[in-house]
Amino acid sequence: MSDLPVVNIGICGLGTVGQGVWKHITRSRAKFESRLGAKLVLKRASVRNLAKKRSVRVSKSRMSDDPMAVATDPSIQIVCELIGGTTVAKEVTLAALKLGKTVISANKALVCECGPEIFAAARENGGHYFFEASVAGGIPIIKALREGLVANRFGRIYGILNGTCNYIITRMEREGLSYPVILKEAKALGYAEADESLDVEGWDTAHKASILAYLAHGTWVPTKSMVVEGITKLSQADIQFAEESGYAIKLLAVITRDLDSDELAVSVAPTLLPRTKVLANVNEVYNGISVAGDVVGETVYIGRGAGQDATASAVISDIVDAIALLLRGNAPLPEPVEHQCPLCLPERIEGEYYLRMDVSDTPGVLAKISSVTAKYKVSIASLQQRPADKKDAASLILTTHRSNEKAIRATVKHLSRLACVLGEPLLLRIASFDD
Ligand SMILES: NC(=O)C1=CN([C@@H]2O[C@H](COP(=O)(O)OP(=O)(O)OC[C@H]3O[C@@H](n4cnc5c(N)ncnc54)[C@H](OP(=O)(O)O)[C@@H]3O)[C@@H](O)[C@H]2O)C=CC1
Ligand SMILES: N[C@@H](CCO)C(=O)O
Repeated sequence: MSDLPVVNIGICGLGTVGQGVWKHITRSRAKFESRLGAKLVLKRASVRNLAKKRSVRVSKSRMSDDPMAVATDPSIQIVCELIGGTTVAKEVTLAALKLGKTVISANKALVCECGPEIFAAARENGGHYFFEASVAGGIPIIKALREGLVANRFGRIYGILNGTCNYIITRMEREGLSYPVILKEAKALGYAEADESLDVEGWDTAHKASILAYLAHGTWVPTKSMVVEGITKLSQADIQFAEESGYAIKLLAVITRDLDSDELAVSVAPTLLPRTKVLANVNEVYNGISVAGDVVGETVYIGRGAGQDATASAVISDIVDAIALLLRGNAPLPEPVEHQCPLCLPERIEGEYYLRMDVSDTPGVLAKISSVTAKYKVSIASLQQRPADKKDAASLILTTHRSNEKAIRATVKHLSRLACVLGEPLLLRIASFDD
């Protein structure tokens, strides 16, 4: 064994994910070494606070509070960027890539915002950039799109891509708790981002959707060209309606490409999904992705979307691929073919909608509301009135026939200005995915 080539790995960021990677490589080193024919050395790790207690044992001599020193250490061939964010993480990534190293990342915000620059730095300097853990935690969806499904064009990809939000919604459904209470737990379990608003406001899902859209279609879709909404306004009233009506509420990313016109649309929003769909039954921290290919048909992927071990599994799979490549001379890998699909403006995205609002419980209110929906040509499919928490008020739930974002947003804006509407109406999407 001592004659094996040595591959030195540096871990920048020894938090939730970094410690998972350290733990599992340490535990299963012999398996990886015999599979790869190389000796894996966890050479150095960096953190922000050297005094913080860690769940893995790392000797002092291997620890640093300078991620750049780890990333540029000449003895290290593979750098794992597990810091997060788009500042220090970007500097460290580019510095390592410019030295021809391979960088492995779980950082979806960075890939989404700086992907082209980072990929170019890898290409131009003979290294590689791997990011399997950046989308859907432990599910190997990037490999599936890049390799297993390469024969296909993708009309629709939709998925639950944020473990924190799915965990929160599931617990709201099962235990009737409110979202801030459950968010605390999700943080303690290591699911949430350092800035948790990225999770609950939908931005983390949008970053992941952008990466999937690029891998599937070769087009970078910036988050400003998407509809992005989070889960912070969901209440028990919405969950109850969904349950009674045969739906589950999921924060869904939907990536649609019209295979005739080529137009690409991406949205992220809490959505009523029929219980008959597999993804409606994907709960807790699990993620699920449905990929419809024109050759294969629909394929569905389910697995833990966040947390130390699931994410470490994806990072280690990249490390193993990177070592196998290194040992074979680090040849370049095929990249997605760049293709600029025209982007569908967010306001043109079509669908059916759910609107919930509290109104004063007085005569003529329904007429006022229906005059607004009529003005914007939004056709009501169903209407329910339920008791509201407030005195002399009722809670109205409307569902609509097919409309579009522009019309429904104008409707919501107008409704919220009516004196009889108490507070901002809540808007959800309704998906059938039967077409
Ligand atoms: N947690 C999860 O389930 C998943 C996370 N990811 C992604 O993985 C990455 C890491 O996430 P996670 O492990 O949860 O994050 P943590 O906050 O747990 O860990 C971040 C690590 O980076 C260090 N660090 C943070 N800022 C700096 C800085 N400015 N300079 C030097 N070191 C710094 C921290 O040091 P210290 O420990 O001293 O504070 C810590 O060791 C992120 O990109 C995240 O989006 C992806 C999939 C799942
Ligand atoms: N905060 C993210 C981590 C995994 O990317 C989530 O909850 O899905």
